[in-house]
Amino acid sequence: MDLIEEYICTHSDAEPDLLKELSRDAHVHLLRPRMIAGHLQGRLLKMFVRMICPKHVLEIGTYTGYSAICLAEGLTEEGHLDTIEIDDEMEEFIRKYLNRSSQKEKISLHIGDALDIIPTFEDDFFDLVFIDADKRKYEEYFEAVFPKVCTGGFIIADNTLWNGKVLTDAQHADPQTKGILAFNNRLAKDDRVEKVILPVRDGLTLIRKK
Ligand SMILES: C[S@@+](CC[C@H](N)C(=O)[O-])C[C@H]1O[C@@H](n2cnc3c(N)ncnc32)[C@H](O)[C@@H]1O
Repeated sequence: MDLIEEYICTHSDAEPDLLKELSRDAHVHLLRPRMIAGHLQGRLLKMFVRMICPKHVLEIGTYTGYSAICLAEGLTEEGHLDTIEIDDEMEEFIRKYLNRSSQKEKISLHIGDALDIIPTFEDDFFDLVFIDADKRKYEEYFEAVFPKVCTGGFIIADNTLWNGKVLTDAQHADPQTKGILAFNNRLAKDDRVEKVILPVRDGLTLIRKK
């Protein structure tokens, strides 16, 4: 962690103990623990939920459940989060922490491909969607989820600066960078939505459906 991030974290809400434990467990036992949202982004996701007051939130890409717990922390008693993870080998890890979380009643975990599961939700259902799955498929997730988001609802897309690789010439980019570039370029021209990229961590795009 660099010094400014350390300063931000020590002057923001603390990371809850369960999430610290989850993160340590992931760093010891999982292959890609860097995918976890972490302290700063986790607190930010909770704050976005507090600000938007959504009833129905969808997360695409659960991984360990870290960000799901953060999103659910911001919900009111009526609020609910559906989170989708394609990797069934993560289910045991996710449930271990969801079951210990005070948020567990507010979270439904779906194991499967988000592109199969999203069409099963009603149109105009979600007030907030967090996209954080396969970078090659961001355009597909966005188009699949768009009719499921109510007018005035929000979509937050993670990793949209992709470690600075968005500045790479598209011809020489790897498939994940190409996916992010295509998503960012398409979104920039999409007048169905308002959008702004925040340079937080790996880039977070905030999108509002007009
Ligand atoms: C970056 S991680 C998610 C991190 C998590 N949101 C957090 O911040 O703690 C991306 C996850 O998306 C999952 N994933 C990839 N493609 C998917 C798909 N089509 N549907 C659902 N999940 C998918 C991966 O298996 C991986 O666990």
